[in-house]
Amino acid sequence: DTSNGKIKKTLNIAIIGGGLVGSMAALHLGKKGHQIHLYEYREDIRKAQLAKGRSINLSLSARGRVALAEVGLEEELLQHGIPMYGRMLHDLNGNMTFVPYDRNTKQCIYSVGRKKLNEILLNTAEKYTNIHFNFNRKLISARFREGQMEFKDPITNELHKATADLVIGCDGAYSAVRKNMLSTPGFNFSQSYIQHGYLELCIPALDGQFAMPHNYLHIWPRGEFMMIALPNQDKTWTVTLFMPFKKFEDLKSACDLVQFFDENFPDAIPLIGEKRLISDFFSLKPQHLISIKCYPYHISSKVLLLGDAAHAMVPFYGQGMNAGFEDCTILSRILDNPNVQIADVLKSFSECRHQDAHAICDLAMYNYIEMRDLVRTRKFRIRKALDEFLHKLMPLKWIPLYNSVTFTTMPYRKCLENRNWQDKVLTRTFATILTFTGCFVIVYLYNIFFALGNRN
Ligand SMILES: Cc1cc2nc3c(=O)[nH]c(=O)nc-3n(C[C@H](O)[C@H](O)[C@H](O)COP(=O)(O)OP(=O)(O)OC[C@H]3O[C@@H](n4cnc5c(N)ncnc54)[C@H](O)[C@@H]3O)c2cc1C
Ligand SMILES: COc1ccc2c(c1)CN(c1nc(C(=O)N(C)c3cc(Cl)c(F)cc3C(=O)O)c(Cl)s1)C2
Repeated sequence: DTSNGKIKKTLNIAIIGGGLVGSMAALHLGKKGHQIHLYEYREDIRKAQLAKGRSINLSLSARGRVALAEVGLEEELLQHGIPMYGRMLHDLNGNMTFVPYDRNTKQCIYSVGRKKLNEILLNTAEKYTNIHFNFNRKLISARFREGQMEFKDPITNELHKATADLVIGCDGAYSAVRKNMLSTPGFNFSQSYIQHGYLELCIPALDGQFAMPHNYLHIWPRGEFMMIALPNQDKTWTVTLFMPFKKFEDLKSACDLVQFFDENFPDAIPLIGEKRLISDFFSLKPQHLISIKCYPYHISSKVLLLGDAAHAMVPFYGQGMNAGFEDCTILSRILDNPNVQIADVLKSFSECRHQDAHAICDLAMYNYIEMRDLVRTRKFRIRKALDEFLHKLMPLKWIPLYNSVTFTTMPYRKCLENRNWQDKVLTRTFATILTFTGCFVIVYLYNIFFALGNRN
């Protein structure tokens, strides 16, 4: 039993939330032989129609792939994913500029469908006799110290009770498990909504083919707002428009909308289709984007938060799901230590993971602020060229930030430290060059005037 904190052979673990991270956690823990009871608020998404208004596809990169490989699903997912070798930037005249993720290694990230990914994770988990699904179960209250939970069936309104040795909250940014932890002394929490909202549009297939070159992440960077498009398996594109809510409100009529697109995204109108643009835009409300930090992620040996429930971030790095999947990898590795007490497992997870999670939340927020300059201005291009040159010169010493976050499993906090070190080196080098140039110019001018004086 866990009374003395020793892990008994198998734990009775309740996972709250059957989204991407909950189903990934069920696989990582189920694989170790624990009894897993997964409780999901919604119905079985494998039977449901696609939920409109959610980010329908996502970018899968290195960290997410490691978690998938751990449960033997990496290859299957890459089959269902579409490789993207870089950004395709759209300017105001409809010209496209390709900016590769990595000129040398042709590295790529994958566009994967959220529903497909969730289905594959659930189907795989279902094969484990020690993993049990409970759909239509919304956690409404809990006494975690006693391991007691109460659920409501949103369809029948019936109440259901359950107990567990350990409760793992994978119930997303608005987590009920985290809400319940707020009253625990020492539990720190902060959240911030950003001014931008997002809304999904769709670029249909054109004669059964992709309407744009499809091995790229398409971006329309327009300073204060932007659009991004990821390809889907069915040759359509999911386009996400990010804009301040104020701007969404200003677009009141179809005419306002078409004029706005004509001014800012002229090439997107024929791709989306004017009729579909108008109907999609006005049929959905722009969604909010929230950034959440908390610490610790656990309470003694009874509760742990993973994924967005622990560290929701704004999507401007495409890392939310990848970070949540990496949570599962890290928890699994800590659990592999023999004779480790569950209370110590949760404690060390919180200690090492919160710094990484806070770092990627800050990096994503930084990208949101820099977004107007992101991948567009000369500053970004110069820095990118410099990064590539120095990375080629010292491949192990100089790893550019974007590459380390997306294409390595370097701890996020190390990626951030690296970046700060690089900024310092570049600032100092630039200052030194400026000083030398300045001295040179002064001496040069002095000589000219001196020579001139002599001649007269
Ligand atoms: C616009 C946008 C674009 C994004 N793009 C990317 C990207 O390109 N790459 C990337 O890696 N990430 C991306 N993300 C982030 C990614 O979507 C999230 O990080 C990821 O979905 C988090 O998974 P999760 O399982 O922790 O939470 P969720 O996906 O939110 O799942 C939570 C689950 O818990 C259930 N639940 C909630 N409350 C309860 C309750 N009380 N009881 C029982 N069940 C409950 C919900 O029904 C849901 O199924 C993006 C996010 C947005 C908004
Ligand atoms: C489904 O909705 C969404 C919404 C936002 C994103 C994604 C999917 C996937 N995203 C990725 N971002 C990076 C990245 O590192 N940066 C710095 C970028 C950041 C922005 Cl905002 C951008 F537009 C391009 C890049 C880029 O470099 O391509 C990746 Cl690499 S993937 C953002």
